[in-house]
Amino acid sequence: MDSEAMATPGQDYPIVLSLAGRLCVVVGAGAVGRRKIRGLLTAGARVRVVDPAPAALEGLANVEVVARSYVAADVAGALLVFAATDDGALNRRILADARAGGALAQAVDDPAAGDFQLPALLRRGALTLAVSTGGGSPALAAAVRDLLAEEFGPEWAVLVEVAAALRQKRLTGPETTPYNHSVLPALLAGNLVGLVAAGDGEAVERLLQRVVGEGVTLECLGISLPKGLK
Ligand SMILES: C[C@@]1(CC(=O)O)c2cc3[nH]c(cc4nc(cc5[nH]c(cc(n2)[C@H]1CCC(=O)O)[C@@](C)(CC(=O)O)[C@@H]5CCC(=O)O)C(CC(=O)O)=C4CCC(=O)O)c(CCC(=O)O)c3CC(=O)O
Ligand SMILES: NC(=O)C1=CN([C@@H]2O[C@H](COP(=O)(O)OP(=O)(O)OC[C@H]3O[C@@H](n4cnc5c(N)ncnc54)[C@H](O)[C@@H]3O)[C@@H](O)[C@H]2O)C=CC1
Repeated sequence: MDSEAMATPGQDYPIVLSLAGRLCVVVGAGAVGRRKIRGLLTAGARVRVVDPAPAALEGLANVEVVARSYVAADVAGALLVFAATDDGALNRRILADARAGGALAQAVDDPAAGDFQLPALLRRGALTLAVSTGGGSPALAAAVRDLLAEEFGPEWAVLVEVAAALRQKRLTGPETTPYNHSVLPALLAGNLVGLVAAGDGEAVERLLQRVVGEGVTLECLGISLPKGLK
């Protein structure tokens, strides 16, 4: 495969895909293939798994298990294909078949050959932090993610809910971008993060009312604050 096709550092194209109901194929259900399968299922994808010995996958919702050796037809109609076998030459063939059918594909043993890589993920509700080293060091990507996890605690899931609710309520609408740009920094400067983490609903509401306007309550935003997240 043409390794010059690999993106130069910083020149790849991060994207947030919606995979609900879309067919993704994982060939090879070893330790690595199973990690890919878990991520795909979390995103609601329909997953076809091809492996002659697919341990403990039968009966999983949204998983079609094809318990035999790979054939080219297995990747037909897929949006994403993961060549995750322990056979490098086979992975290369899967990659070529997948691309011929219009799928985006990766070979887990050869980052340079494929179309995309997966980042290490930190999820806080609707907030997703994704860390990539462009294939340089997956272990470093995971370590950076773990550092971010200390800074961005579970309170950030609530933060995103509050920010999205304010936007949806048209208290800050798309037509008032400058307003959005000033309201959120003011809420953060007012320690919204700390107040949410402490579960201090009254202080959160005082801040909302000072920054956003009288009458803005957590209830009217549809938010119930978890008690003391830290
Ligand atoms: C290119 C890429 C392709 C892709 O899979 O997308 C790829 C490729 C390879 N990974 C290898 C090894 C390891 N990968 C992990 C873990 C993860 N690997 C992930 C991504 C990626 N791995 C993509 C690049 C991402 C980037 O560069 O930032 C993560 C972030 C996301 C995920 O997979 O979901 C996930 C974090 C899990 C988490 O969330 O904690 C660990 C650590 C562990 O297992 O604990 C090790 C062992 C330690 C080490 O080697 O660093 C090897 C060598 C295999 C060998 O030598 O046999 C190759 C092949 C090669 O480099 O040639
Ligand atoms: N991308 C990543 O994050 C990582 C990649 N790797 C690389 O990934 C590869 C796989 O690693 P593991 O999952 O640990 O190996 P593994 O040996 O646990 O799994 C390989 C799977 O491929 C299946 N397989 C073999 N031939 C097949 C065929 N013809 N059709 C369908 N399935 C077939 C096997 O039955 C097995 O279940 C290795 O080459 C390793 O170098 C390793 C660690 C991390």
